[in-house]
Amino acid sequence: MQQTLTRIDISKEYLNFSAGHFTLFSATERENLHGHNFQVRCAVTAAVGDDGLAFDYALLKRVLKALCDQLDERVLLPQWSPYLRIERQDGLVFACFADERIPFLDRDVLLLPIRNVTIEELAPLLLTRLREQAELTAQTIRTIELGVSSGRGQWAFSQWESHP
Ligand SMILES: Nc1nc2c(c(=O)[nH]1)N=C([C@H](O)[C@H](O)COP(=O)(O)OP(=O)(O)OP(=O)(O)O)CN2
Repeated sequence: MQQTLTRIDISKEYLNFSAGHFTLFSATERENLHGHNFQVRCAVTAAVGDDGLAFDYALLKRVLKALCDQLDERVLLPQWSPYLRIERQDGLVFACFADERIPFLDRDVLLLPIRNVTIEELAPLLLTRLREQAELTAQTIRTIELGVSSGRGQWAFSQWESHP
């Protein structure tokens, strides 16, 4: 029997992270280093129990906030870019791009398992990390849609659906 699913949409102002990055457009073109207040939102569909509760969405907010905090106040660098190589030397991290060797202090950098620091790479990364949270997987969640925005009016969304 097809169960009714209800969508719970979490879009809290505090689900954000301030980070530096530069988008890589080719092997020779990139943006200058700059930052955004990236915003995160997440909607899930779940079955509602006989008690009128799908699950305590405070759990989802807690996990999303922790994911944002992991990226907050760092310069984000992609580990899997075809155009960028990462080198470490004497406590520094070098982003090697074309003929540039851009130095950062280790404490200021966060390497991410993505190909480019774009919203379309950040959204699936955060969705994957969200799904790794055991406390959430135990819930009756059927679909997840996670969005990342680099500014007003520009979002990327990544989706997941459970296959019973
Ligand atoms: N497909 C993508 N294209 C671009 C991305 C991206 O993540 N995915 N990101 C960038 C840059 O990071 C750029 O800084 C994005 O910000 P921007 O468009 O400048 O944001 P604004 O809010 O300033 O936009 P306005 O239209 O100027 O208000 C570029 N491309």
